[in-house]
Amino acid sequence: MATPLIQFLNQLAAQQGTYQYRLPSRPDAGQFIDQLMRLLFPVTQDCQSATANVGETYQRLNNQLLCLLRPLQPNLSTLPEAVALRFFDALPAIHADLLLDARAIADNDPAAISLEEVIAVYPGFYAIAVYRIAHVLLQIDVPLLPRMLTEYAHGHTGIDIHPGAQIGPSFFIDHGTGVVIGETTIIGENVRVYQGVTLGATHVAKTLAQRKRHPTIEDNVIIYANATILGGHTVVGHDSVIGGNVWLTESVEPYSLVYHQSKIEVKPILQ
Ligand SMILES: CC(=O)OC[C@H](N)C(=O)O
Repeated sequence: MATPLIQFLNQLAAQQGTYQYRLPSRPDAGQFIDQLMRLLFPVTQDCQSATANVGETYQRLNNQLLCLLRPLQPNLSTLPEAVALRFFDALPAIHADLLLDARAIADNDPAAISLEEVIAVYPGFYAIAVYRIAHVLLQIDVPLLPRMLTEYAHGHTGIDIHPGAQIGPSFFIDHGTGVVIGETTIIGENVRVYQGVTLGATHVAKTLAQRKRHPTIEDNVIIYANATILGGHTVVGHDSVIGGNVWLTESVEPYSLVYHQSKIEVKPILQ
């Protein structure tokens, strides 16, 4: 006779058919993204690398993507094969965008030694790369997988970029831990953000889904550490600088310098 535990586990197994979505596994999603990154940017080398030619690697990645898409098939508008074809067609454009991001980091961070270092090491670059890949999948109407990919990168970097955000070229996230970029954020060209920056919503309510809840950041803006910029109507005008720890829920004109005026006091400790 089945024990209560086995009965419970049987009930769980029976529920499988009642879920609206079937998802690929997180390890499969992670493996796909990391192998794709190695194909796009072959700057690192495994100690025990199995040498595969480019054609074989592409075939393997194509199969991996099809494997990720198959559980989602009832929720896809076309066949997984057609989705994969469209995704791989977009790869040269994704690569070109990512080179611009890497170049922006290498050119603007005095701590960066080379483009290769940025590509191999920088969490900001990795998070942007996964975001750009996920954003393309979202544009071809793939549900859920884009979010799985950006959350995989979030787990590795502490940088949370929603795949629905719109981010222009030459985007630079330095250090990155704690950065949050919400779903309806729009970011122009050549924007730089530091750790802890939140581009978020002023109100969080389910009724606001599909509405613009997150800010617009125009070209050439720099946002320093831990600044919080909230609201769908909030626009940071181009060429502005937002100082560390600023809390901003209103738009600012182009060329604004926004910072806290209050000074901290430093006194000697009486001994
Ligand atoms: C980044 C952020 O504001 O998140 C809050 C909520 N998840 C939303 O998307 O509105």
